[in-house]
Amino acid sequence: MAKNIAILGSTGSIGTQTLDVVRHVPGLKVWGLTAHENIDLLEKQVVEFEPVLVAVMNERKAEELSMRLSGRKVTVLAGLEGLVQVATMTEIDTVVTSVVGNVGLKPTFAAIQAGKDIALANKETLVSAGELMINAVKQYQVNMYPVDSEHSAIFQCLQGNSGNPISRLLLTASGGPFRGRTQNELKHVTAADALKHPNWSMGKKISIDSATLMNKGLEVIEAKWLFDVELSQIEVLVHPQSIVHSAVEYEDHSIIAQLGEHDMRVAIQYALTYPERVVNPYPKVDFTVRNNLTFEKPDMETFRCLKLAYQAIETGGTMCAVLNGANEVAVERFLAGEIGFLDIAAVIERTMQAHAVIYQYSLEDLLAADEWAKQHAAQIRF
Ligand SMILES: NC(=O)C1=CN([C@@H]2O[C@H](COP(=O)(O)OP(=O)(O)OC[C@H]3O[C@@H](n4cnc5c(N)ncnc54)[C@H](OP(=O)(O)O)[C@@H]3O)[C@@H](O)[C@H]2O)C=CC1
Ligand SMILES: CC(=O)[C@@H](O)[C@H](O)COP(=O)(O)O
Ligand SMILES: [Mn+2]
Repeated sequence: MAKNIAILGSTGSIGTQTLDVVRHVPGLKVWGLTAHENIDLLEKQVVEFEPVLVAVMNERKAEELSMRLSGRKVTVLAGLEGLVQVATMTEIDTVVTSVVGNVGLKPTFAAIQAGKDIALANKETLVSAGELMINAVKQYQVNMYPVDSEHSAIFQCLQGNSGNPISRLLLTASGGPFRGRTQNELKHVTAADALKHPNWSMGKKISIDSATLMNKGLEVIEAKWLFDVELSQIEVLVHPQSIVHSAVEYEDHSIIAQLGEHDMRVAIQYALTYPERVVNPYPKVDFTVRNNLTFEKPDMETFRCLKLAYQAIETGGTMCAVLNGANEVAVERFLAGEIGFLDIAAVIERTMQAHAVIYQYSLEDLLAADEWAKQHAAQIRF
């Protein structure tokens, strides 16, 4: 298997794990990398993987990296246009979208329009622009392979079953670090508490999303678009051990699940080597150790973000872009200590209530809705 890839967000949790997959899988070649501002790590990655093009969102940091790499055969670009150029390089087959947030929207669309396959980690883009993105995937005849562990699991459970209608998708959720707590107990939790995910080591934004259950809300929307199912066919199932990564129930009531340890490299690797399964040194499940797998219903009254996500996708139009934009700002404000944990849902709810939905929309309308939501969410006071 030979594949040429670019990684948007190579310095993050998914980006660095993707590079580890590249170290283990013969035939994967890195042509392009991007970062926001961590040029120390990006410089090391350039030395090890020798891409021909890199882009840094922060223009001053891009200039600095360009000077540091002046003796090497690599071009350093700056800003969002730089990310777009990396995502559309002639030489590449696949773009791994592992930036965080809606900033990935333009580069991902550009990559699809340039005929590149997408290994999608950056779920916020599919939440904001799912319908347009799936239409573009069809129009440009590219593939979108899920990286998110639950969606990779579902994708794996669908193999060999084309033509068999899905009865239900069982989307598992860890429940986050605050599973079982009451609203009263959540009033004064800190960012440090919320960042302690029970199972996964991830970037800050998704860790907070897991704590609020917004991550599961985003994943419900992501699943709807990726697998073309009705909302009523997606069941969120809290599974605190996160060993069953998700499952598909067919019409004969057989359930096929995908299981594994907490290691995103398996899902990343499958997105890059599909349909092949390639040998690797990652941890294996030992059922004599993982011998207590439990399941329960999510508490949507306490963790209101999941409910808001359902409301947004039921409303449709530009509302999912608003949900996502408001959430991005609310999470930043919580991490900065500006608002409390429970205020995250309140900021999103108030922003959604103030939004005039557009039902016939373009990509520009979605970008404008995202921008509006971010500004609105930033000025809400308690
Ligand atoms: N981590 C995980 O296990 C999982 C993550 N995901 C999804 O994958 C995506 C990435 O998550 P994760 O790796 O945890 O995030 P991280 O915060 O660890 O990494 C984010 C990456 O994006 C770059 N970045 C951040 N902001 C910008 C910006 N404004 N412009 C350009 N680049 C930017 C960062 O650069 P820099 O380092 O320079 O700041 C970094 O390379 C998210 O959408 C998340 O929901 C999905 C499933 C699991
Ligand atoms: C690893 C991964 O895919 C994350 O999205 C993870 O699932 C988050 O865990 P939660 O189930 O707590 O949201
Ligand atoms: Mn996930």
